[in-house]
Amino acid sequence: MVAIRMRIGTRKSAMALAQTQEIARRLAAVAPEVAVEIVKFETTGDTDQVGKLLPHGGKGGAFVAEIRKAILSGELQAAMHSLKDMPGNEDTPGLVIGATLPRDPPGDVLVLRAGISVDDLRRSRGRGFKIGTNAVRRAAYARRLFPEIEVIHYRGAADTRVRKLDNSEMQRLADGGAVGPADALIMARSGLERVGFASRIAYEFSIQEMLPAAGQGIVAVECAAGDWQTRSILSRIDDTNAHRSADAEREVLWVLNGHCNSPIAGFSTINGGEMSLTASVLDEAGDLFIEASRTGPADRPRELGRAVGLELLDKGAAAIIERSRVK
Ligand SMILES: NCc1[nH]cc(CCC(=O)O)c1CC(=O)O
Repeated sequence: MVAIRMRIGTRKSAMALAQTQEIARRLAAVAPEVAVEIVKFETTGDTDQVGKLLPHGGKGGAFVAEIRKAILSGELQAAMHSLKDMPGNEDTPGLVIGATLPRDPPGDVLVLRAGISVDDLRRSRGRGFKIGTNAVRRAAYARRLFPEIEVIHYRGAADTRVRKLDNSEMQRLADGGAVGPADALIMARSGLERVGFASRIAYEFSIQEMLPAAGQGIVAVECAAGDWQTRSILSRIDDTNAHRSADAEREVLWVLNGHCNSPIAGFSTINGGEMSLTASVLDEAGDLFIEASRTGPADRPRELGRAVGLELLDKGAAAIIERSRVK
């Protein structure tokens, strides 16, 4: 058998590599003729551990742009992305999502430094505690749950963040200052588990308490739209339900013109032939909150996403999104 080479690009964090290895394992099981090579990229978003993500063109710009260029130039056949990090308000001409892996647990969890408990946070309503996150969505939900908590800017790969928490490290800021040390972090359960820190989950937020980001827990494989061979191979590892959820949740981002750090959450579930989708838009203070929820046929996810997105717009979402843009 003639081997087909497939070079898959990825960031080089522990989490990204674990996700790419999972893609390679799944390909090995169904496409033995494919020889996968994992190509590691150091992206701007990883080198700069201080600034907010916006100067790099946002989350999407920072983590995705350099790897995408390499697919378009033919240097790579595919790229691994956390779907949650892919910009939802713009297409990249010439690229498509060739596969989505089955969704991992989609929720967010609390990681605590030694010596404090979830009860401490609850009893105090967060007063006197610092919680680290860079996500407007997480900050907003955290303030709903712990109204007096101080939210601090926090950067780094999943494993780095836990290490910084344990070592009581300060988080440096772009203006030369520093914040911290953090008492708690909010992180994606799936990301934490992928880097081997499942034992550090102090509390798992329910989906109602903290609606996940659109696409959270889904690994996407991107490839060139015209590379039919790669698309055909990737289709063998595509998980239909995860792909439908991806389509529905990302349609909400599309309708709302959700930018890189939009305070938008979106999560769908599939039950037989039916899909339910809930999405919300929050302001960072946590006191403005718009939610919409609908059910529709699971094989028409974009229509459902569109309906939910338009309902959010009807309820005033645009003003909140624009306010979060100018920061
Ligand atoms: N922003 C970084 C990022 N991108 C994807 C995940 C893991 C969860 C996922 O795959 O959705 C994480 C870590 C986190 O949010 O804690």
